[in-house]
Amino acid sequence: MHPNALLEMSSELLRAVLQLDSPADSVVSAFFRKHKALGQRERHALAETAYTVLRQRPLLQHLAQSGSGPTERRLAILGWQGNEAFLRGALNTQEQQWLEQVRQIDKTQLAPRLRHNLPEWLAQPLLARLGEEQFWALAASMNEQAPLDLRVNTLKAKREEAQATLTAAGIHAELTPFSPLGLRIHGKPALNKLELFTSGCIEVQDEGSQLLALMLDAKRSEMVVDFCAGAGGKTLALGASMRNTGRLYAFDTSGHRLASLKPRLARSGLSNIYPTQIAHERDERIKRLSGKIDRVLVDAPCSGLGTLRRNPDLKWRQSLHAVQELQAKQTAILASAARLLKSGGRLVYATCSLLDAENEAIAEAFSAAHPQFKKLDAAEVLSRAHVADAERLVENGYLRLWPHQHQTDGFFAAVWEKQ
Ligand SMILES: C[S@@+](CC[C@H](N)C(=O)[O-])C[C@H]1O[C@@H](n2cnc3c(N)ncnc32)[C@H](O)[C@@H]1O
Repeated sequence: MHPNALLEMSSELLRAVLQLDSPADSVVSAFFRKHKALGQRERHALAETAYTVLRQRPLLQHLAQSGSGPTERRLAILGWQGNEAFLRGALNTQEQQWLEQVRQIDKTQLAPRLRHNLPEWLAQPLLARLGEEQFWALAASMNEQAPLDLRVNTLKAKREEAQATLTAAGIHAELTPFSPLGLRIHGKPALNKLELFTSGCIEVQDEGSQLLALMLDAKRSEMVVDFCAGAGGKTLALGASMRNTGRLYAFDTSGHRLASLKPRLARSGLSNIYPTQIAHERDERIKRLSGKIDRVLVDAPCSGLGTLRRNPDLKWRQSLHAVQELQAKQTAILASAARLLKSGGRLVYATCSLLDAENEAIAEAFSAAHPQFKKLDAAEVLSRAHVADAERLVENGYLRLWPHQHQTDGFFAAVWEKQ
């Protein structure tokens, strides 16, 4: 394709993504379905350029003011993630000069909001919590690409065997530092045609998500509920931890999300999982199971702000008001889910949010309102689950993962035992 035609396509994709009315990954997928002839490298350049502009939107919009021509074209030039020579081939003389001038600007002298690239309502609580140094490290880490983590399905393979099979296929994978089940790949090799993947020996799952599932410590022959199972990332990990015995209910209000669990379930070899769509957290089916369950995971609906490396659009699509609405939902779901537990049962509340409002605040309020639930120390729970360096992952007895410290998405988890 002619360089200018690709740059024009990049502007078109940016125009759609920057509407921010639906998730960027679905806008990008829909764009590629419409433009089937695009090659692998072209897709990569278009997607990464769109993601770079989303990550650095305030900075790039500020810098784009000085240029001429359509705004999206200027943003695509500034955020371009394809071949540099290719970009040069697309630019006219005036644009080339402008790009040179912009590249000369010392970005370290710009206003803070143009350097952290976060909305103020999000930057403020993070800065207050973390202090200057950690805050800037976090902001930088969230503009990086996340590595690709895999969880080895221990029903079918051992971690070192899976690593060796990947090496034989030319894919370098390291052992994840904390999860005993994880492998980490840098870059984005296609995995879905590998036999290792199609036979269910590996699943794509961030190391942080693996740790959340490990914290439930689901055992053989138990009755377990994954209350907000979604597409079942954690369900599959829990089913394997139960060695394909007992009963694992995968609840979710979204039938569409539960439907995506089906092919993953088929690959995994698990037959102890019961996907069940519920109307809401007080559904009759839940009432019938009250007091009968050994372990409950609440992977609550949340702002997703811990996943900004993968979903940078969320910082522009979320708001303080949305977070407040989520808090009410999280509180209600956690209270309902807790009713399922037998005495001696374990409850885990988790989110992929960075905000205290969706994490500690919800957990503390739950503890205060439910004295029969005793908080367990997350470091002890993690150590017992063979997680290395567990102390490094815990603040005030809660699991607290940060992209800049742990190279995982941002996660929170609280654990209780019902007395
Ligand atoms: C963070 S996602 C779950 C991700 C999933 N556990 C995984 O590992 O892939 C939260 C899920 O909660 C579901 N949800 C929202 N409201 C709910 C409710 N009242 N009861 C149960 N699930 C709910 C959403 O449909 C969404 O799938």
